[in-house]
Amino acid sequence: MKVGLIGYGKMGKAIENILLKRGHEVVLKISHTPTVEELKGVEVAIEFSKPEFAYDNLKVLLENNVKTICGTTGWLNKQGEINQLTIANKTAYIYASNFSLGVNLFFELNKQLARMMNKYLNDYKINIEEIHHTQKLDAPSGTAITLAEGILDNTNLNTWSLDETGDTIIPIEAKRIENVPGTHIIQYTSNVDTIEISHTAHSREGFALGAVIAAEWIWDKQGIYTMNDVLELN
Ligand SMILES: NC(=O)c1ccc[n+]([C@@H]2O[C@H](COP(=O)([O-])OP(=O)(O)OC[C@H]3O[C@@H](n4cnc5c(N)ncnc54)[C@H](O)[C@@H]3O)[C@@H](O)[C@H]2O)c1
Ligand SMILES: O=C(O)C1=N[C@H](C(=O)O)CCC1
Repeated sequence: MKVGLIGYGKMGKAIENILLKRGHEVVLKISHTPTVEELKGVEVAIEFSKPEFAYDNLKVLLENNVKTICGTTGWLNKQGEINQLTIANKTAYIYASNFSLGVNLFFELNKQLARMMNKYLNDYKINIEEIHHTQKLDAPSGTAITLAEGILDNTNLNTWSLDETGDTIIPIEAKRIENVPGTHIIQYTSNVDTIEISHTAHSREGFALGAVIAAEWIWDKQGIYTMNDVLELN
């Protein structure tokens, strides 16, 4: 597979290592919005940049029919437009707030627990905590937002918030601590006990491997997909 890396920072470099180990070719690695000329020969692009650049990068990629994997978080208000561009240009696109197998299993566990807890939310108060390294630009993490959405879809709770509290709000606490690759904790606390599930990444390798597996999977496809399609979860 001939891959273009759009965003060659911590994740771009971790993804390159895995691509090379799996026998793929990195034909482009850049930290700017690609030009049409640069995209010649790129079969699949993997975009991990910064929240403010993701939309422009994705627009150029999809308008030039480059199949695209996007892991950049913190820009999702424009996801609808990107989905439309994917369809209009008959290309292929996967976004995931977290590409690791472990977190995608954790997403399913979270939904299942939320379904069970829904009728006990008078007794148990929920909260989400996420911890990441100090260079992280967005808060809460994309993963924490996906976890909150999984809970909202399966309970009578109304919304999530970083600063507001209330009976129908899921509070999210975002902590920044040096060198933490990514930890997510969900707690249901009553007067007598706490039920807790958590996922702790030990490095960026799981995110990077998941992004490469998604690129290998999308290579011969057209349409908008998720990691549930790639990993055949539910
Ligand atoms: N989905 C996931 O599994 C997952 C995992 C880890 C990180 N992330 C997200 O991926 C993004 C990148 O994370 P990182 O740790 O590699 O960050 P990073 O800061 O190490 O790397 C970002 C890179 O983008 C480059 N860049 C700047 N302007 C650009 C532009 N216009 N176009 C392309 N690249 C540009 C920067 O120079 C930098 O090298 C963040 O949004 C982060 O939240 C997602
Ligand atoms: O390091 C980051 O930045 C991460 N971002 C993603 C998120 O926002 O959830 C995934 C975990 C690591």
